[in-house]
Amino acid sequence: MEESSLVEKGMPMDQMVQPLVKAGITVVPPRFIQPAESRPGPPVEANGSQIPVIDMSGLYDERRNQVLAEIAHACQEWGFFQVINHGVSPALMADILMVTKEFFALSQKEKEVNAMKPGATVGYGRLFETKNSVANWIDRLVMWTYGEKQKLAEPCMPLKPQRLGEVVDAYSNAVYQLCKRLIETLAVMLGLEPDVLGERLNVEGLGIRTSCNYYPPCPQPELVLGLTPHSDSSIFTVLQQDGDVFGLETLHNGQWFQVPPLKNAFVINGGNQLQHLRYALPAGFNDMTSMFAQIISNAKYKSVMHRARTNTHVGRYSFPNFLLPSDQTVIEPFPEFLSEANPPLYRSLTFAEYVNGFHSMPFAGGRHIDNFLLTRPDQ
Ligand SMILES: O=C(O)CCC(=O)C(=O)O
Ligand SMILES: [Fe+2]
Repeated sequence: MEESSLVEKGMPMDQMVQPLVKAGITVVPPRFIQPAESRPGPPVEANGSQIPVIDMSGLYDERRNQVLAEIAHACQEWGFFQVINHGVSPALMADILMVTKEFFALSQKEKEVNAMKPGATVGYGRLFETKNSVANWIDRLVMWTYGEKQKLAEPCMPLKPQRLGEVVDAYSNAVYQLCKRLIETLAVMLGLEPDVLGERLNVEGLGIRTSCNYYPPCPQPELVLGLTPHSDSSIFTVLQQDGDVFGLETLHNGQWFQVPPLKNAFVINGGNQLQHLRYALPAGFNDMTSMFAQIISNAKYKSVMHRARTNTHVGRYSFPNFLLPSDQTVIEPFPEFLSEANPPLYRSLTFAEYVNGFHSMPFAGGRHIDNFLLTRPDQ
């Protein structure tokens, strides 16, 4: 979960999930129990053709136009698609899973060397929860994995397991190359020159924050969520699912569908910045996403709510790579999407303003997005 209206805080270490499971609990503690209306219910499988699987190699041969059309359709219909032949090697994808398993297998004391500090966005801990919110059944190791400035500003690279740093480096470099190709593809889809989106988002200054997510097996999965519904504040998210454990779900026409895990594929949680929602979302954690989306594009692509469920038998790992602009990147409507009939709704702002403003907002009820409006919607 890359954003919510909750204050971003590392959780105290006595609140982590894995030690509870190790201690052999058979009933989940009350702080994890979702209210009846938010519980996951029986899973609904989206069939393969519904959440499209895009063969990225087709972008560079005679299938290009067809593949572009498939991606556009996927973004409009689902806001999600999966990619194969994406250029990140299966060996790297296996490696990140392996070192993450090794990390979570360390003793609690060893993991806590990198405990997330209050207010930090990296480290071993959980994000976006307050003492009063229902807790998610997830433990994370979050790291800046790409973007020197970002890494230096918030360094976190556990020294154990020994291979972690090396694997994460190789993995995030490959994921960044994939992000660059996706940015060019999105630009073309939006009717822009291939380089335009990259230039305006300052592609060289982009950072990747990778969250190594671990959802331990849960004795009562029907009562809890691994992650509550949210959408990511990233430009887009490149998500590696665990090979064959279901868990990710996406909201489509009011129903939650499973996003099937597919070996060696990435799920692209496409284009939060491209979503078209205007004031449809309730006040709260969606503000951040919808603001980013609208300010840049007013476009027709959807940002999608997703969540994760847990299961009784196996732990599940997932690896969202959040592609984030540098703090100085200016977020503003692209002139291509503006016209007399569609004037800019928002003033220009930097990504830092967008994030900081959001986090300094009191939680209940405020609409942070309105702070950046040029004309208020009710005027
Ligand atoms: O575990 C997953 O598949 C989803 C993770 C996610 O949405 C997140 O960390 O923001
Ligand atoms: Fe997410």
